[in-house]
This record gives sequence, structure tokens and C-alpha cells, in this order.
Amino acid sequence: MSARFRRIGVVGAGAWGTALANAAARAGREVVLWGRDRAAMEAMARTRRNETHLPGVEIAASVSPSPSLHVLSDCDAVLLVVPAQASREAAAAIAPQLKDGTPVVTCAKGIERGTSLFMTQVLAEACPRAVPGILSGPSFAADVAAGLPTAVTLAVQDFGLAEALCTALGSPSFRLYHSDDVRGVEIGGAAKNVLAIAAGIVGGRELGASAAAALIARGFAELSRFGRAYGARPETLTGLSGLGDLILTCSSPQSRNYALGLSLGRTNQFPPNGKLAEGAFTASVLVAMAERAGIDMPIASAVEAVLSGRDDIEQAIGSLLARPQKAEG
Ligand SMILES: NC(=O)C1=CN([C@@H]2O[C@H](COP(=O)(O)OP(=O)(O)OC[C@H]3O[C@@H](n4cnc5c(N)ncnc54)[C@H](OP(=O)(O)O)[C@@H]3O)[C@@H](O)[C@H]2O)C=CC1
Ligand SMILES: O=C(CO)COP(=O)(O)O
Repeated sequence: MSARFRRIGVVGAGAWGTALANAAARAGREVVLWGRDRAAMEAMARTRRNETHLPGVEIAASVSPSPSLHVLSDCDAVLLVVPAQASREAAAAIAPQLKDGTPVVTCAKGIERGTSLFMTQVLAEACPRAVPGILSGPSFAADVAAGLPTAVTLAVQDFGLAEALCTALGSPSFRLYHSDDVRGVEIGGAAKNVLAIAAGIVGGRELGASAAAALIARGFAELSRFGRAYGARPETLTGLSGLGDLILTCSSPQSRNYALGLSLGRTNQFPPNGKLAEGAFTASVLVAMAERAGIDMPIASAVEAVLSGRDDIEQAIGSLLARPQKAEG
């Protein structure tokens, strides 16, 4: 039993929040799962299911779903698991409840539009008394909830705290690697979502396995260039939260970002189900930040041009094929 992190708060009862609540319970923690929809949280407490966001999964006995923010006041650490663009609002809402110095680990993958801030920077502004961290890596909520083997990275500036949090939340099926490269971890998660939309387009247009592999390799070059410019360490970019998550998200229709691209590639239409694809919200801010830093990101730029309606899919694919790099890197 981790005496330091007995009680964990999970803020956001979507697919990933619910899966992480169960993972923390599996690690032996007492968990409160907060969601903003009172009726949904009451139903979750009663039925032990979250059929809206994570169907077919039983919520563990040591997870207490609640619509009340007060339940966070005696949490030893909090996971913030809402969409990237909602993170500021959610962090500000929980801030008055938390004890000074509570670790708050954001699990969102994106960059805030309007401010161009990474997720832990948003946290630092909206919840200044918390210690910010980030959890990211290749992990579908359904896989984690099913207890399938997954491995992700949790980064906090204080390496010892990162290690302690990993010990408290990890289990044999949910392996947590600790890091103090906060920026590197958050960049990987944000950038890979945009690149996965391009991978989906390539899949949807049936351009072949060779093109799919080229897209991942060249996408990784873009992610790495962006990461280097914004302070990521090389070993983080080649690790779980960078290359690892890029490979997962660029190769599986289970990914909502890939599925968005797949639909665009097949039918030129957005998918009808309206599921959260973070890359669609991150593309414009990622490309603008790349331009400001003087970085070439042709794949991300092609995605942004399609999403903003400037290019159709044929133009986007054409611009990718027409822009060979002089040298790799
Ligand atoms: N699903 C996955 O496999 C993984 C997801 N992630 C990341 O986790 C983040 C969340 O994704 P995921 O859980 O899948 O998304 P979902 O769409 O399943 O759930 C999002 C949840 O956030 C809640 N929410 C939205 N806005 C607010 C707000 N302003 N205040 C409070 N709660 C809010 C929603 O509430 P309501 O139901 O009321 O709308 C919903 O419960 C994303 O950044 C995603 O990239 C990371 C790894 C894996
Ligand atoms: O981040 C994820 C897996 O690591 C989930 O990917 P999607 O958000 O594209 O579904």
C-alpha cells in the first residue's frame, strides 16, 4: 500500500478517466471519479457502468463515482482527464478543493488554442498551488480497462515524485515509466494526434502499406523537429510517449484521430459519430507554433489545410507527394 498516495482523484469521467480510475483501483488505490454530469455520475454509482463513454466495462468496487467536487479535497494526487481544450476550465474548477502541493497529472493530449500553451503550462496557470505532471503514451482506454498489457510515461519535474506516482498507480498490466522531461512527454501526445489524421487519410485512400510506413517515419521526423525546437529530450521523443504513441495511433482504426482521417480519406466526410479527435483541435496551433519556430511540418500542414477547408484531400495528398525532403532529419 502506498501510504503517500492512498486516495486518488480522477477528474473527467469519459473513456480515459474511467479506464484510469479502474487502473488506479487495480494498483490498490482508493479512487474518486468526478464527472460534471450529475445524472450520469449517479447512474454510474448505481449501475457500476459508463455505457456512454466506455461500454461493457465494470467500474471497480474501490472507485466512487461522484458529481461533487468536494470529494477531491482529501485526495493525495489527481489525474485530470478531460479534453485538452477543456483542461483550463476543469483545472480552475478543482483548484479551490486541493491541498497545497497536490500533484495534478494531466492526461490530455493537445495544446491549448489561443494561448499555444502545453497542458502542464495550462495547469500551472489555472491551478497554481498544484504540482503539475503529465501522463501519456500508447494506450487505448478500452485496452487499459480490459487489463491488457500497456506501458505509458508519467513525467513530473521532480524525478522522485514521478517515481512515487508511478509506483502508486502502476500494476503488472499497466506499466508506468517515470520521467522528468515534462515538455517532451506532452509534445509527443499532442503532435501524434495530428499526424494520425494524415495516416488515416492514407489508409482511407488505400495508398498502401509502403505509404503508411513512410508516413509514420516522416511524421516522426516532424514530431522530432518540433520537439527539439520546444525543448524535448531526444530519448523522450523516441520513447513511449513519442514514437510509441505515434505508431499506435497511426496504425489503428481504434484511434479516433486515425478514424477521422480514415473517414476523410474514404468519403471526404467527417465521421458521423462526433467522437473526440484531439488532433482536429491541435492541428492549427501546432502548425502555427512550427511556423513561429521556423520548422517544416509538411504532413501536419497538409492535415491543417484539409481541416480548415483550404485544401481538399487530393490537394493535401498531392502536396505531400510533391514535397520531397532534401535529406532525412
Ligand atoms: N480514450 C483514450 O483511449 C485515451 C484518451 N486520452 C486523452 O484523454 C483526454 C480525454 O479523452 P477521453 O476520455 O477519451 O474523451 P471522452 O470524450 O471519452 O470523455 C471526455 C470527458 O471529459 C468531460 N468534459 C468535457 N469537457 C469538460 C469540462 N469543461 N469540464 C469537465 N468535464 C469535461 C466529458 O464530460 P461529458 O460526458 O459531460 O461530456 C467527458 O466525460 C483526451 O485529451 C485524449 O486525447 C489519452 C489516452 C487514451
Ligand atoms: O491517445 C490515444 C492512444 O494512446 C487514443 O487515441 P485517440 O484519441 O486517437 O483515440
